[in-house]
Amino acid sequence: MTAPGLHLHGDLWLETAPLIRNLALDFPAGRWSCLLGSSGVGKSTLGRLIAGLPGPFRLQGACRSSDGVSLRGQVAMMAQDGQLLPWASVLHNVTIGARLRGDKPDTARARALLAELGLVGMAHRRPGTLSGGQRQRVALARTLIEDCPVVVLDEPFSALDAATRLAMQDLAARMLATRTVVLITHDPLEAVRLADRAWLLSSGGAEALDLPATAPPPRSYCDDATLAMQARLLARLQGMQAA
Ligand SMILES: Nc1ncnc2c1ncn2[C@@H]1O[C@H](COP(=O)(O)OP(=O)(O)OP(=O)(O)O)[C@@H](O)[C@H]1O
Repeated sequence: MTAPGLHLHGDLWLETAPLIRNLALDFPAGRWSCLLGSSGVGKSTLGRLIAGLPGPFRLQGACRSSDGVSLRGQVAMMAQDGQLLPWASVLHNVTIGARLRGDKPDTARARALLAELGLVGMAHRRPGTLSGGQRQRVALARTLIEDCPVVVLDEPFSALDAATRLAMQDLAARMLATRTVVLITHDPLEAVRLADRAWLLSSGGAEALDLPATAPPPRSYCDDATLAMQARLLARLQGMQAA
């Protein structure tokens, strides 16, 4: 699968007020980029806009793919709260996209994904009977099964314990290696392990910080290059808060 890159420019508006001005963002094809910035700055809103989801926001500008093909139907998004259907089983939740399109759900693939995500034996449980981290993995399975060239992940690993988080980062990096991924995260280590570029958002715009690719993602969490980059990113985020 050849994933397109994305270019987005303009002002992001929420209802009647500007949320982020002067955006000029590039998301390189087949790479992970991340969006960082303080709580409430507009990361999820931007993610929803890229995914073509509805909401009280609009872009005064444009969001285009590098190949000129419409992004409609090419973007899958994992929302921050997972947005699972509480009355449906895990398996039903994972295959909901196919069901809504009237396609035959690929339950074998759904079960294989659930197994890879450590959710064996949970296919028939309801979301309300799962832990927050388990629900997050169900939402990730639902995103991965869509097999889209562009994927937006909104804080996908935030509810996981540290060891599971590392394992899920590794898995997602492997499964989405050829996709154009927009990762929304508050975790500088996650950004440095997975992304090649960080966009630091503020109400005045977005600043790019390239994360030197010392190795392909997922990068080791403990090598010197990763730790140094993590410290640099943290310092930039701290500087932005102080500004
Ligand atoms: N449906 C909505 N209606 C009105 N305002 C909204 C809606 N969703 C979000 N907002 C507001 O838009 C702004 C940006 O929210 P958004 O969720 O995009 O921020 P964020 O950077 O992702 O925050 P966080 O890091 O806390 O998840 C916030 O001020 C929020 O209150």
